[in-house]
Amino acid sequence: MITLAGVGVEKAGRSVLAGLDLRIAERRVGIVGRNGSGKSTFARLLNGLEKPTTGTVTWNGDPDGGLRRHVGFVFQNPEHQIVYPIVQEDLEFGLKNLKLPVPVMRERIDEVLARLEIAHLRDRFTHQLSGGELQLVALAGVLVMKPSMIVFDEPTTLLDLRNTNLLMKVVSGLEQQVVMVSHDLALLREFDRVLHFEEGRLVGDGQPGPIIDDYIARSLA
Ligand SMILES: Nc1ncnc2c1ncn2[C@@H]1O[C@H](COP(=O)(O)OP(=O)(O)OP(=O)(O)O)[C@@H](O)[C@H]1O
Repeated sequence: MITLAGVGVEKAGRSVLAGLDLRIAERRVGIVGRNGSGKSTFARLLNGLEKPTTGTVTWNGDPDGGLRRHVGFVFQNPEHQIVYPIVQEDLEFGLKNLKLPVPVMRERIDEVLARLEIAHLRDRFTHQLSGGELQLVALAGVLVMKPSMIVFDEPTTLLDLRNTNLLMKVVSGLEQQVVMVSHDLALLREFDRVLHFEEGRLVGDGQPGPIIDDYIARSLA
């Protein structure tokens, strides 16, 4: 479980996030807010990509190291996380660091490629893939690592309707905790909890129905 205590983030002398004290224990947590409200910064705090200026972000109380190991991150733009020229090599990259035996590595990769229905992409050059295919490969790279939590920052931006549906089916079947920044409010209504950010502050936190209705009302005001 992730705990944020007294967390604030400043950038270029400006407060981007402030006054965050919360625990994330639910299985499906959505994040909403206007452009620039601090959603991505919050998401990045959860796996240590972003460091708080004040306060702490901890995984089960572990002050260092825990976040990177336990929390996977799926970027809005998959080009930010794909490193190797061939899909299979890219999927092996993180697993090699775990020093897993080769058959275990292969088995994990096969299982994830099948689950995402992208086994046919295994030997393709990553630079030749479409935006949607690349997004699914990026997700595969996170899933093979079997993190305890997966943070998604607007994962469907590049996907067509079919792949959006596929991604959502995959997400709903994940055994892991999921935190997702999304503008797809219908999707987030199915979640267990929604956080609403406005100008770097948490202005709503609770059941999706009332939080999303309030977000819509404020956006239209
Ligand atoms: N390196 C930086 N230096 C200065 N300001 C920054 C920096 N990175 C982000 N910001 C500012 O912090 C604020 C929050 O940014 P963030 O990307 O977290 O918002 P967001 O809610 O995810 O926005 P969007 O929906 O547009 O992706 C924005 O005003 C942004 O301009």
